[in-house]
This record gives sequence, C-alpha cells and structure tokens, in this order.
Amino acid sequence: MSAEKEYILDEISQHTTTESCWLIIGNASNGGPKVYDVTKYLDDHPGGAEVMLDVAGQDADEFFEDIGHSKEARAELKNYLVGNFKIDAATLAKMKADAEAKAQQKNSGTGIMLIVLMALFAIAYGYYQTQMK
Ligand code: HEM
Repeated sequence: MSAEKEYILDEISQHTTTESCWLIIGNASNGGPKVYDVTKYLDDHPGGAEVMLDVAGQDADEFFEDIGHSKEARAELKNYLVGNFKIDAATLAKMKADAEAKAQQKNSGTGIMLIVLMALFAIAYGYYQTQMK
C-alpha cells in the first residue's frame, strides 16, 4: 500500500478559489484531519459554493460537523480525498495554544458557577436558619 500524501497548512492555504478549493475535514474521532480537493463539487454542493469558499484552504471540520451532514454527505466527501493533513510544528503550537485558551475559559466558567452555587447555598441556609427559630 502506498503511503498517503501529506500536506502542510502552507500548501493547503493556497487553494482558496473556484479554480482550486481545498478543505481540511476530520478529527481525532474519525481518523484525523484530511485534505479534500472540493473544486469539482462546489457547484453541486446542496449548501452552496459560498460556504465552502469561506473556509477554503483552512480547517473546516467544525463547520462541517456543526451542519450535521448526513451519511450520504460523508460518503460523498471520500471522492475528493487528496491526502492527510500534516501538522507542522507552528500549526501544532497554535492548536495547542488555542486548546489551552479554550480549556482555561471553560475552567474559569466552572469557577464562577461554583461561586454562584455556593452563594445560593449560603442564602438558602441562612433562610432555613431564620425559619427554624
Ligand atoms: C466535501 C465537503 C462537503 C460535502 C461532500 C458536503 C455535502 C453536503 C450535502 C450532501 C448536503 C445536503 C444535506 C446532507 O445530506 O447532509 C450539504 C448541505 C450543506 N452543507 Fe455541505 N458538504 C461539504 C462541506 C461543507 C462545508 C465545509 C460547509 C460549511 C462551511 C457546508 C455547509 C453546508 C450547509 C450550510 C448545507 C445546507 C444545510 C441545510 O440546508 O440544512 N458543507 N452538504
């Protein structure tokens, strides 16, 4: 079996037009990010060419998943596979930083929730105490 071709972001990001439109789709849950040349599919896409051109040359996985594409759409996708997305050191570092920033946001969100919950509990307890007297 020949090894699948690998592309780095620098190369993928050149393909952003109706002449040549590439997308990165895929994540850890479905075999990893892969590169698709969807140029020929632009006019056939039921969601229109514009949405695909908006994310051309980039990681479009989140957009692709958010729409909730059907099984048929996922099968169609396979026809346009050109290779794997090779994450270079700079992209990996950026993805790590983004993930950490997101995780931190989540944590601070949980922290605030905890404080609000404790405050509510304190009020409820105070109320309970006054009612018991
Ligand atoms: C090669 C990649 C893609 C394929 C093969 C594909 C295929 C399809 C298909 C078959 C549908 C019809 C509904 C369904 O069967 O799920 C659809 C709808 C749609 N797609 Fe895609 N799609 C691709 C990429 C994308 C991307 C990257 C976006 C967004 C950035 C997108 C946005 C949409 C939207 C907005 C609709 C319309 C949904 C609706 O009307 O409810 N698609 N796509």
